Amino acid sequence: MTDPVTVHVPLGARAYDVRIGRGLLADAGAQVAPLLSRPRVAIVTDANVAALHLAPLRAALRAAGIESEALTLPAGEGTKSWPHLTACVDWLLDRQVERRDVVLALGGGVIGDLVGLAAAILRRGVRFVQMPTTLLAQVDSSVGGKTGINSSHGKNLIGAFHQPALVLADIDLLDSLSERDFRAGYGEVVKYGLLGDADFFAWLERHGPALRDDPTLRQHAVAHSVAMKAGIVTRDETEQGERALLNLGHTFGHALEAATGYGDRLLHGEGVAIGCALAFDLSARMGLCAQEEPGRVLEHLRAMGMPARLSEIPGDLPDDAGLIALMGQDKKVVDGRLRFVLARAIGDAFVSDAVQGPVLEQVLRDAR
Ligand SMILES: NC(=O)c1ccc[n+]([C@@H]2O[C@H](COP(=O)([O-])OP(=O)(O)OC[C@H]3O[C@@H](n4cnc5c(N)ncnc54)[C@H](O)[C@@H]3O)[C@@H](O)[C@H]2O)c1
Ligand SMILES: O=C(O)C(=O)C[C@@H](O)[C@H](O)[C@H](O)COP(=O)(O)O
Ligand SMILES: [Zn+2]
Repeated sequence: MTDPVTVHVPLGARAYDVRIGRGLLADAGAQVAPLLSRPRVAIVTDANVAALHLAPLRAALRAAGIESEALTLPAGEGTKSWPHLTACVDWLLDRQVERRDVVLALGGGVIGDLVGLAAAILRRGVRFVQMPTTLLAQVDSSVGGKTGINSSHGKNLIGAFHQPALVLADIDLLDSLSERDFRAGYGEVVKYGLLGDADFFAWLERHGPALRDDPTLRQHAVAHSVAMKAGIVTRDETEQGERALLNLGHTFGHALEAATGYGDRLLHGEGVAIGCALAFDLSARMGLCAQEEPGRVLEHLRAMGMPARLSEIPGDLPDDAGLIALMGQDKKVVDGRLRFVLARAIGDAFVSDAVQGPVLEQVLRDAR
């Protein structure tokens, strides 16, 4: 193990560390032991991750004298749903997981969001540790305490804020990630530059293509993203204001995920990338940012092999009215009015309720 970078999330009684580095899975026993009142943990993971990383994790825990049991759920966005939440909670109760025990979420954002919600409602709240195994989960979903499942009405509509007790992001685990899942996770990385850090965006323009193969660059990208998110979450834990900036691209992205059935047609991070491109297009058309900014965003997404237009989503999509209706379930809606994260420039985003129907329709039409 090399020395991990630690980002502290100072949330008073809910404070925790995010450790980012190589070899953390092999060190999981020592990392988790201080949290345990008895030497056992319940692990929840998905089938793909179980095949690759569950046995080494259990062996590492065993070597530190920690017993574990594991529940393996199907992989994919469809798992963030009532039947799997019920199965997860029932399994934890069946294993007599107690209030003082710790549940370990080993997987991507799907497992982290689902297990976090299960931990939030189990016996009215047990602690959980996030062991994120995707780029997306390491830079975003494992930090900040948003947990939840999807509904046919929309994305993440059933959930709770429940902060993890610890996050262990072993960047070596990303070696086994598919190209497509790595790229989807990159959608959330680039989001941080776009919403609040122009220098980081410029760094990504230079180094983005090398992140997959260079562990030093990868660690920097994860740690920088986590530090940005930790800062925002610390200032606004429950999204009363600033935290909504982390939703850049998501008003479009979540509607597209709902429209495509939460499946393989469109991954969350791909929806975010397309949504960021559309948010910059919308901002430029409203005269809020320079006309060059959307072009620069598009060029970088293209260089990274990311989708950026609606026409790149396979299959049919609802018409403009249908997509706008899906946006109506967005959690940022106030008094029935849509609110979007828009931008004055790359690195300078803000929330606006001033988007008019015709310009929104024009943006959607031109992206098809
Ligand atoms: N709570 C939050 O703040 C937050 C933030 C961003 C996204 N999310 C949510 O996260 C979800 C998307 O997360 P995701 O992109 O990680 O998807 P995911 O969890 O479905 O993982 C993507 C795929 O990679 C596989 N996988 C995971 N780790 C692997 C590894 N190390 N090697 C090989 N395969 C591996 C998984 O089995 C899955 O097939 C969405 O539901 C999204 O809404 C939540
Ligand atoms: O942590 C946040 O806050 C975010 O908005 C991060 C997003 O990347 C993430 O997809 C989140 O789950 C979206 O939040 P939602 O409240 O719109 O469901
Ligand atoms: Zn997201």
